[in-house]
Amino acid sequence: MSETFELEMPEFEYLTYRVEENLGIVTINRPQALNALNQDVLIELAAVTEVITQDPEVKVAIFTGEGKAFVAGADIGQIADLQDVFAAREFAIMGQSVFNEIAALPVPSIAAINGFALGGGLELALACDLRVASHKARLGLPEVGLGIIPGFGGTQRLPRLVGRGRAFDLIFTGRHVSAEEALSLGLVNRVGEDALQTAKELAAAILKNGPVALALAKEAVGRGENLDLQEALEIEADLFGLACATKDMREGTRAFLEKRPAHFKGE
Ligand SMILES: C/C=C/C(=O)SCCNC(=O)CCNC(=O)[C@H](O)C(C)(C)COP(=O)(O)OP(=O)(O)OC[C@H]1O[C@@H](n2cnc3c(N)ncnc32)[C@H](O)[C@@H]1OP(=O)(O)O
Repeated sequence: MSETFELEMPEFEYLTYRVEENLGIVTINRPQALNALNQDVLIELAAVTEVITQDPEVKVAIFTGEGKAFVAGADIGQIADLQDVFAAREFAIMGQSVFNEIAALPVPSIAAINGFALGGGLELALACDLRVASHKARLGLPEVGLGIIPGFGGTQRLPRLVGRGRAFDLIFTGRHVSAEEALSLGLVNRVGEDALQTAKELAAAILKNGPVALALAKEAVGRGENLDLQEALEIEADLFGLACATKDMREGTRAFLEKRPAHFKGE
């Protein structure tokens, strides 16, 4: 018996969400505050991540921002109101857990950085698998200028992505880097005229491939990255075994041998 799961679409105040040709596109929409992440935006980001996770139509997730910013950071007004060490710690843990959910999406995710991606905004982009930027984008972790430190994963994900030295440069100076410098640092994967269009082009290249293979490749990278090499290789071998048990594998290999494009069904 086949079961259909229907997830009710939550009402969003600070996000728009649409599904377009297998892309789940989330636009953070609080432009009057440069899309700063207050608690409500974070709650909505967690909810939309759940919607994407449950929707089999969505094969790639894209996160972007409305107006001139991607996200200009956590809401500094809310940070200023944090009363004590425990409340501040809870605030960081909440942001971290939302971004962990984004990082754990079963489909590839792309941050389409259309403008400022600062502080929590860059940390959101770092939780995505891939980052593309428009020429107007400015990226940075300026928290030390506010007397705080990055608290939504930046001190951990940035050095893992670009290396310790480059991460310390950005974290200690708090400077904003251009899209072109971000590309040379390995902080973004591509730069284009329009961030969302560039993300869609990258997604199109991803969507040609087997969806189960994409999910397994993401799982292999994610589960292996904090293990020693041998343990990680064992995970890779197990997941390779699983990939070879799929109909997509039969189709992909047969299509190659028959010199035709593959038609993957995600099975
Ligand atoms: C754990 C995570 C921690 C963090 O993320 S801490 C925050 C890190 N981020 C930052 O420090 C960036 C703060 N923002 C800025 O430095 C500037 O903005 C920009 C350079 C990004 C842009 O400057 P400009 O073009 O002059 O715009 P504008 O007038 O400053 O901003 C427009 C409205 O947006 C509000 N805003 C901008 N960023 C935030 C934010 N992160 N939290 C709360 N509000 C923000 C402003 O205050 C203002 O509002 P109004 O029009 O009412 O004066």
